[in-house]
Amino acid sequence: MSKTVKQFETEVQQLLDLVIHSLYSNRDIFLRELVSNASDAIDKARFESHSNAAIIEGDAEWKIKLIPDKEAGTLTIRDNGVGMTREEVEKNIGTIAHSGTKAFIKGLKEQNVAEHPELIGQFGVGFYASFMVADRVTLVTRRAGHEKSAGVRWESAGDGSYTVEECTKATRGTEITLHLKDEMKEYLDEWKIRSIVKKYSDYVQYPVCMDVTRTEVPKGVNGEEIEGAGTIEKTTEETLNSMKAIWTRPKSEITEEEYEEFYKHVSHDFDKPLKTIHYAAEGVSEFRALLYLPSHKPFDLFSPERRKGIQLYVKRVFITDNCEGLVPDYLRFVKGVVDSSDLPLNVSREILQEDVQIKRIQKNLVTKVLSTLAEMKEKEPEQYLAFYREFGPVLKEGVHFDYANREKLQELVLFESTKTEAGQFASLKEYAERMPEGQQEIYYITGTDRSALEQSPHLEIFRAKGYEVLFLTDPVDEWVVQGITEYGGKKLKAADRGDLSLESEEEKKEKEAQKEEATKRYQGLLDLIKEKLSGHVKEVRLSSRLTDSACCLVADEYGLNANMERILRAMNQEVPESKRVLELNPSHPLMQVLAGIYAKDQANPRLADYCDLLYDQALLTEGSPIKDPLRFTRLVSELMVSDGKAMIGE
Ligand SMILES: Nc1ncnc2c1ncn2[C@@H]1O[C@H](COP(=O)(O)OP(=O)(O)OP(=O)(O)O)[C@@H](O)[C@H]1O
Repeated sequence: MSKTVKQFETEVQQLLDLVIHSLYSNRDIFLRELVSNASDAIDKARFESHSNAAIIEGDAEWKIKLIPDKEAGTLTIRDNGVGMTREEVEKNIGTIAHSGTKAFIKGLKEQNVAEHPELIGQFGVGFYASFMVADRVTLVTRRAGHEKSAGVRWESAGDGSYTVEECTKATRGTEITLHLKDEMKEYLDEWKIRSIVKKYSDYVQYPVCMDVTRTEVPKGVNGEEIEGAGTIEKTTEETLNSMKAIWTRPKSEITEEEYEEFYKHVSHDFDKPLKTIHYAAEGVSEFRALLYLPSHKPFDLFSPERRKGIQLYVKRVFITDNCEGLVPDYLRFVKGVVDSSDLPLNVSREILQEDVQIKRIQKNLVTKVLSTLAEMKEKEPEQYLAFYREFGPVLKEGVHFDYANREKLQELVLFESTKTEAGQFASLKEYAERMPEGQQEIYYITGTDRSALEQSPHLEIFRAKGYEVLFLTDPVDEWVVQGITEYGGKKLKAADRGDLSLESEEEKKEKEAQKEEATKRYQGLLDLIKEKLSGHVKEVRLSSRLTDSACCLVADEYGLNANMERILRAMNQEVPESKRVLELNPSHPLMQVLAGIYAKDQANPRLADYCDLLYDQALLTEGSPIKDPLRFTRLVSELMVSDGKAMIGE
C-alpha cells in the first residue's frame, strides 16, 4: 500500500498541543516515556516468546539502543520488542481509545496543565512527549514474527496529520527517530543522555545502550601505552542503566528519590507518591511487592474502563499490567509491582483470573494496604486525611464488597458530622466515644452536600438533644450504611427514616400522650391533607422530630429516601414508586392557621393550595425538586399579593 496522509483525532492533536506548550519544564521526560514504551514492548515480546519461540527470530538479546547522530541532528530509540502492525500503529498512535480520556483532554486548559503537570501525567503523555523536543518524528516498526516486508513507516510533524506507509524492516521491533528542534540539540550530548537515563530509567530491566566514542593512546600487547603512536578513536557500546529491579533490592539501600522515580515510571504520574509500601511476603505465598498510594486521584477513578495499577512479574519477568485479581476494585488506586516466585512463567492471562496463588497474593496485599492505612491514620493523621480526601469514596466501596475486611474498613472510614467543621472528619470510634449518656444509636443523614444537609429539618430534634449526626454525602455512603449496620454495639440509624426513639421511657410516654391528644385535635385536618396529597404521600402524621420547621418527609425504615432516589436516577436506574410520610409539626403556627381554616370551612378551596405548598416546602428543604414549579410560584405570588394588600390596607 502506498503512502497515506491521515489526520490525528481532534483529541490527539489537543493532547499534542498541550504537551508541546505546557510541559516545557519537564522536557527530559520524553526519553523516559520512549524508553518505558520500548521496555514494555520487550516485555510483551518476551512474554509471547514463551509460547511462540519463532518470534525471537534468532535475536534473544533484549536491548534498547539510543543512537544520537550529531550530524543529522537526530536521536533514535531502537528496541527489539514486539513491534506493531499497521493497524496497531494507527490505533495506538493517532487515536485515543477511551471515551473518558477523550472527554478529560477536551476539558484540559493549557494554563492548568502548565501549572499542574500532574493533570496530564494522569494518563501519561507517552509517545506524544517526543514532540516537545522534535519537530518531526519518524517511527519504523515491524511486528515480531511477521514478514520482513510487513514493516510500517509512520511520520508526523505534530501539526495535525501524519503519514503511514509499508516498508521493509529486517529486524523486529520499533525504531523512533526524533528530528530534534534546533534549540533541543543538547539531547544529543552523551552526558545529558546518560544523566537522564540514570535518573529516570535506571531500573528498566533491559540494557539501555549507547555507543560511546573515546579518544585514547593505542596500547601494546601488555596493555602499555605506545609512545608516539598518536591517538585513536575507540567506540564501545555501553550500558547506561543498572537494570536492577528496584523491588528486589533491600529497602535500606534504596533512596527516597529512587522510590519516587520508580513510582513515576509505573504510574506515569508527575507527582510524588503519598506513601510507599515495600515488602516481601513469605510462607504460603512468596512474593515481593512495591506498592504506592498516589497523592492525587486520577480523573478516571470511577470510570469502568479504568485499569488497575499493579504490574505482575514472575521472577523478574513482566507478565501483565492488567491482572484483574491482584487487588479488589476498591483498592484500584494502588500502583506498583508484585513479583511472585510461585507462579509459572508461562502462566496465561486467562488462567490468572482464577489462580489460587493470585487469590493468596490478593489477600496478603489487601491486609498490607489496610494495615498501612490504619497505621497512617493512627500515627500520621494529616497524611491519612490527605489520602482520605482523595480516595475515601473508593475505599468505602470495600465496606460493601469486602465482607471479610469489613471490621478493618469501618475503622478507616471517616465522615463529616454536625460536630466537625466543614471539610473535617470524624471516625466512628470518635463518634462513639463522644456520644452523650442516654444516646442509644449512631445517627446519620445522607444527601448530596453538607450545606444542604445542615438545613435539613430532620436535624432539629438532634440539635435540641445535643446528639451528633454524621453527614453522608458520597453516593457510595448509601451502600456503606447497608454494610455497617452497627458499630461497637450501637446501631446506625438514619435521621430521616422511620420512627426515632430519642427519649427515655418516661419522656416517651409523655410525648406519646401529647401526640395522641394533638392527633385527636388535628385528626380531621390530617385526614384532609392526606386525601389532598394522596398522589404523593402515603401517610400524614404529627412529628416528634421537628422543632422549628413546619413539615418534613420521612422514609420508611427500609424504604427509599430522597438521596437514594436521586442516586438511582443519576445511574439511569428505574426508581420504584415509593411514597413517603409527611410529618407535620404540631407546635408550628402554620398548623394552628390550617386548623382554624378547617374548623371554619372544610370546603375552603385554599386548603388544597396550602396542602400543595406544605408538600413542596418539605421537598425543597430536603433538596428535592418540586413537582410543579409553575404552580408553586403562582401560589407563592398570590400569597405575597394578599399578604401585601393586607399590609398596605387595600
Ligand atoms: N516502542 C514501541 N513498541 C511497540 N509498541 C509501542 C511502542 N511505543 C508505543 N507503542 C504502542 O503505542 C501505544 C501508545 O503509546 P503511548 O506511549 O502513547 O501510551 P501508553 O504507553 O499506552 O500509555 P502510557 O504512556 O500512559 O503508559 C502503547 O500502548 C503501545 O501499544
